[in-house]
Amino acid sequence: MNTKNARVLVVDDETDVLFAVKMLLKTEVKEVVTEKNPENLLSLLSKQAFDVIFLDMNYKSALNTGNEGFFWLNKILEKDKNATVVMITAYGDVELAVRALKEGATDFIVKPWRNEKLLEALEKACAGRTSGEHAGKNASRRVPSSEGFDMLGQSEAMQDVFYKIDKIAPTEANVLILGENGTGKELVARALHQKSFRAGKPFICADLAALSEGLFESELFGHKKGSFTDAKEDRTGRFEAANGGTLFLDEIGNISLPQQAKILTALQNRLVIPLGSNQQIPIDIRLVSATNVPIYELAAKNQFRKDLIYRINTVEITLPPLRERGEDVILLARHFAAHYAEKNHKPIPYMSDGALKKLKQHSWPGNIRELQHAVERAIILADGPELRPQDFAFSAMEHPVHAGTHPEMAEEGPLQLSEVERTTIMRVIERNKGNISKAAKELGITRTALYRRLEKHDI
Ligand SMILES: Nc1ncnc2c1ncn2[C@@H]1O[C@H](COP(=O)(O)OP(=O)(O)OP(=O)(O)O)[C@@H](O)[C@H]1O
Repeated sequence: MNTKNARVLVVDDETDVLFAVKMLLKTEVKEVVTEKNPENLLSLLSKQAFDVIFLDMNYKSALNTGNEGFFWLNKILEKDKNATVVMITAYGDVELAVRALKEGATDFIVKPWRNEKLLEALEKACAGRTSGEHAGKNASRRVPSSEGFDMLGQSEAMQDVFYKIDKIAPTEANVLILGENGTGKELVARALHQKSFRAGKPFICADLAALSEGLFESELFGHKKGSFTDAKEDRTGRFEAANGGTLFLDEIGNISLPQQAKILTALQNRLVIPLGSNQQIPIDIRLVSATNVPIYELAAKNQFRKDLIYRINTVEITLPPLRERGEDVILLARHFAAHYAEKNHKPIPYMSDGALKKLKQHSWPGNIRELQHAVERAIILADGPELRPQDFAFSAMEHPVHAGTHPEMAEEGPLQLSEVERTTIMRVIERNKGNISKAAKELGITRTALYRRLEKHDI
């Protein structure tokens, strides 16, 4: 189904999280309902049908076992075995999340998330509903986040990438994937796994940029019950969960020097020791890492350990930005146009010469992800069977911001003061991942003042 028509329910006991999701999804879906208390879930479901339910795995109150998510997942599926449930977890506990998938969840996302990841999960959940692959304990489950190695590219630069993937995948070499945001690094990591001898084993992804300092070790190496205040039960870390398979460390360039040291030790010793435990757990993983930061420049400034680079970059694959892929822009645009036309029950559109020219001239700072969204928007908004230049409006958020120029002002002329205030507030909240306290601090106002302004602007 089309995401725009989706009715979404989000259940989480953190008000800030609910607020952030509501703000993000407000313009993306037909309706978004948030609920703080899972006890109200069943009565909500009796009153209204939801296409996708985002369900938190851990609640501070309620049963307090750390497994409340399963309880509520089962309740939802008892009520509607076709419900589409995406689990959310603060720890991103892989073991629990995998169990949730087996028990009928459609997907899981890790808190804190990057907004585009949440939107991708939503889109995949909606796509699953279109194709009839609904949740249900006995249904044969597709795990959306592991699907879709559908990498296109005819440019010389991409032919080179495909050649490297084919050569490297069946080896045990650790691979470092370099490239700007949205160039397909995760897709390459999945392709390397799918074409490797480890394909039948787990592919585990850890978005290192999303991990706070406090969660880093427990997330990667696991912890024993009681090893810190919130450790209510033993947890398996991602290194161990990936045993036998591939571990994908995304955004590796964003971690601190002490964190780099911890990863290096695990890789050198080929074992991990969960927090609060003395037990050494041997690990057998193929490591694929990715970053969009100039990691060698960081190493030159002693901000990234050279010995870690040597460990992770047995082979490197550099993904070219979309603006350097020539006619691939058109190839990809046509591919996405066909995909989104089908998804939105529209005929596959024809692209006017003007539209093609506009697509080729744009610099695509958000790369393929930006193109994908631009085409989806164009398909939804276009009036007839043809996509015209005016159907492609490139989002101001995706334009690089040049010092001293406010993008809206440069492009749209004078603005109302209140509009500027509203946009600024939304951006700062988004930048702080919905954390109101941090956003208020960055804006230089109190939380109460920020809440007042949110109300004023109806955000
Ligand atoms: N060559 C390609 N052909 C088709 N789709 C692609 C291609 N490359 C990327 N995509 C799509 O573009 C989106 C972004 O890709 P992906 O998440 O792999 O990028 P990334 O470089 O890992 O991004 P980030 O740095 O933000 O994590 C995904 O929806 C992916 O399926």
